[in-house]
Amino acid sequence: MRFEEFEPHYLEILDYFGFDREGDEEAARLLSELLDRDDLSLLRDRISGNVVTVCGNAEILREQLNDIEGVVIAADAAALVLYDAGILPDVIFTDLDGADDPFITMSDEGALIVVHAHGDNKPLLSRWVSRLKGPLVGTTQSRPFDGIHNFGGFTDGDRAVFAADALGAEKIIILGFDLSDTSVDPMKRGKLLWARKLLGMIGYDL
Ligand SMILES: Nc1ncnc2c1ncn2[C@@H]1O[C@H](COP(=O)(O)OP(=O)(O)OP(=O)(O)O)[C@@H](O)[C@H]1O
Ligand SMILES: Nc1nc2c(c(=O)[nH]1)N=C(CO)CN2
Ligand SMILES: [Mg+2]
Repeated sequence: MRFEEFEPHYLEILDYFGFDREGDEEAARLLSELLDRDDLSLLRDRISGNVVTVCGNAEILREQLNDIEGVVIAADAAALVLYDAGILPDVIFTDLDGADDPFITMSDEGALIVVHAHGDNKPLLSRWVSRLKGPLVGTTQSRPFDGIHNFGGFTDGDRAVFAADALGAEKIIILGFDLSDTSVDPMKRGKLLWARKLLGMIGYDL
């Protein structure tokens, strides 16, 4: 989705959560300074024309591991669940709040990490980006610029689906999503509601 098309939704999200655009843009500039590579063409190669499975981090993921097909895309801490089960994700979408030491190992083993910058994760960007030695792509939820991309979407999971869609996946299987989860805190609930709304806009009714 072009940013001009996504921008009205982005503005609504900023308003809903009280997030600040300038903070997002500062974080994107910081990410761009921290990154010394842009592996977008590798990300496209992994996704384009392929069946992909996007794994969110709802509890149900643990019961759905046998349903995974094709290229494995993990949303943030879902990568840890997969790796514990012996599955190295091909791609991980993360704003780094779910990152833990196995992210370094997964990166070393070739997982492509799509790092998302936003106004509330600047310290995490500074802490993690230089430790990730494998392929990297940077994203922002504000206006994209040279080397920092915006495929649309908001939470790690729905951003992964937007990217798979934008980069030409043949088929997208979605596992580990429970967007009506009542066990989460109010902020997370709000984020899951937005994930549902945004995914609905591109034809995924969850
Ligand atoms: N019930 C659920 N609980 C948590 N995550 C879910 C759920 N259903 C779907 N997801 C997707 O899984 C993604 C990764 O989950 P994780 O627990 O790592 O959350 P997170 O990193 O805190 O999410 P975010 O940073 O996007 O707020 C979420 O971004 C969301 O898109
Ligand atoms: N400013 C800001 N932006 C975000 C945040 C967040 O906590 N703050 N969380 C996200 C992942 O759900 C995506 N974008
Ligand atoms: Mg996260």
